[in-house]
Amino acid sequence: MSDDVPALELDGLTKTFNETRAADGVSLSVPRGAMLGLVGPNGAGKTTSLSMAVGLLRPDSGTARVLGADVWADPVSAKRLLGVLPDGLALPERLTGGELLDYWGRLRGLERGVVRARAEELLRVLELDGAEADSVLVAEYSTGMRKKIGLATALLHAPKVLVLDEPYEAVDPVSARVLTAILRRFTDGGGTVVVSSHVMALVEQLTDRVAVIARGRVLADGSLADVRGTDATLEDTFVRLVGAREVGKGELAWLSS
Ligand SMILES: Nc1ncnc2c1ncn2[C@@H]1O[C@H](COP(=O)(O)OP(=O)(O)OP(=O)(O)O)[C@@H](O)[C@H]1O
Repeated sequence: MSDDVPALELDGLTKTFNETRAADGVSLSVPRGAMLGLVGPNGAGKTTSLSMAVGLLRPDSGTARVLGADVWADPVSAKRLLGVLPDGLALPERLTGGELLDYWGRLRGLERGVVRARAEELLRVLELDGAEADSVLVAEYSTGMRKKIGLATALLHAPKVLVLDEPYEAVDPVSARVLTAILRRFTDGGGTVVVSSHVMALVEQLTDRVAVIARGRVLADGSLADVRGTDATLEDTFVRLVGAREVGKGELAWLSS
């Protein structure tokens, strides 16, 4: 494969739900080894775009390619290369974390010994291990623990491209550091990461590229420095591109009466 094939290439992805154009010609090219932050206000179309990018939601039009493999025309190749943490991941609830990874690894066609060794390591690094954890069902996990076990399922088959929808949401600061270390190691090894987040400071600290999306369209895309331009912070850029909403003096007056 030639070196200039992008890790992820979205071209004109469009999706309409009833009257709502959730994604309106979303195009993005993410080079190999990059860490891209996808940011945008609530309802901007981030989850819709990422779901189409990884083969979870069929676009009305447009294409998505992972290292050249078309996600919809050649899903087996594309999904082998992809590790995905979707929004609201539905997990088998009546399994422990270890059982879930075992099941997931077998579904991925990995050998039992490989699955066991990787699962043990992932559970330990993500602090989901221990005697008690061996008997705790995923149904009983906290929101942050669900994120972490979801991340473990995304990593288990050693993908080349990670697409993570809000991976830091509800994760405690210690686990967030672990997650950052994992993602950095992944890109240092040549892997590519796309993360969506609402936390601008985190995106600024973590990523080297950023894409801003609003009303289903990509408003800016490029290196962090280029997108930020002369703005002091990414938050300033975000507000400038997306528009600020002030709370007027007369609004919610009843709260302070
Ligand atoms: N399954 C669906 N049916 C109908 N409308 C939908 C559906 N999924 C998303 N939408 C609409 O599409 C738009 C984009 O939603 P999406 O979830 O992609 O935004 P988002 O940027 O991920 O938002 P958030 O930051 O709040 O998670 C919203 O207006 C949403 O209401």
